[in-house]
Amino acid sequence: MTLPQDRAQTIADVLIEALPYIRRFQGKTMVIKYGGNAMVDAALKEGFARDVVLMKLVGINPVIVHGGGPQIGSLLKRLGKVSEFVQGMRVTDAETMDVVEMVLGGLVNKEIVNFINRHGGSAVGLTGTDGDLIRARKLLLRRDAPELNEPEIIDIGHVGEVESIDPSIVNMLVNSNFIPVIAPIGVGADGRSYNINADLVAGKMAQVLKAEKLLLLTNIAGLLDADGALIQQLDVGRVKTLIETGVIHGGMLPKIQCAIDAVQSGVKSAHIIDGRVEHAVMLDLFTDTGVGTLIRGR
Ligand SMILES: Nc1ncnc2c1ncn2[C@@H]1O[C@H](COP(=O)(O)OP(=O)(O)O)[C@@H](O)[C@H]1O
Ligand SMILES: CC(=O)N[C@@H](CCC(=O)OP(=O)(O)O)C(=O)O
Repeated sequence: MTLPQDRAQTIADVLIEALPYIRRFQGKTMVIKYGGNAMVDAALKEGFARDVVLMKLVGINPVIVHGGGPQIGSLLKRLGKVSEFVQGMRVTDAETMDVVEMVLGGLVNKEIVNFINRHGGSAVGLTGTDGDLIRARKLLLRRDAPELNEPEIIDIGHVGEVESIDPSIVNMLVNSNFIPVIAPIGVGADGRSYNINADLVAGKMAQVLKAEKLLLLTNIAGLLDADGALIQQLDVGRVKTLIETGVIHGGMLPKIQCAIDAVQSGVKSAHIIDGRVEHAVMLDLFTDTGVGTLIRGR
């Protein structure tokens, strides 16, 4: 079978465009946060798995950190529990923590591992407990308000922040050609499990692994300004105002915070990209057209 000339040219153009990126990123680590909202559609999940396998085959080391907020919410709903969020974090009582462990460490983690493996990769699923990967401490939120003399401290239960990451198990897997798939559950000094926002885990993982890029896949085009227009490149100095004026709120708060922390700690760039676009990862990495919002270090 021969290809029509224009199609053959397109294929050649695409491969040639990808070549410098493949060369530049060979041997580099990319941490990809795969958001629960970006994994609701079967075709998107297949596309994501293919992108990750392709990355590995061309010599890039993808490390996946996944979310699963909507999936946790739907099981809680079936159990008759309503979730409340404060500053983008799920209030997590003991019963909710059990559900979080079951959904993130079980259902969601194994589904992603399975998708990648069925598309020719070798993925291994972990939670922060495996190999003592993620040490957590309890997260206490602060609320500053003009009417308060001092910040209010809000306790939201079994919610953690990353205290430290021991990347030994991840490095061992990457060096043996596996693709680590990590659920954002940390273990405290008291041996208890903590529910950690997946963006925060991805950001810290990227820092500790000295990743080239942090890719945050989500369910929106990227960071939007007050008029709803896409901010293609974020000036970090603008963020405080965007938060104070409520333009950045909810789930976008931890995303922006972790992206800024990552680039200020040595990760070359962070990208908030639209996981609803098929092959968003491949388009972001291997083409001249950037997608979503780019955040660079100073
Ligand atoms: N300025 C903003 N730009 C884009 N999205 C925003 C902004 N502020 C808040 N959001 C919300 O953040 C959501 C993404 O966060 P989240 O739902 O937690 O996604 P994920 O599951 O991918 O982590 C968007 O769908 C949007 O509703
Ligand atoms: C503390 C906290 O909010 N944890 C999140 C963990 C999952 C997550 O982050 O999922 P997404 O990336 O899909 O939002 C939660 O319980 O929903």
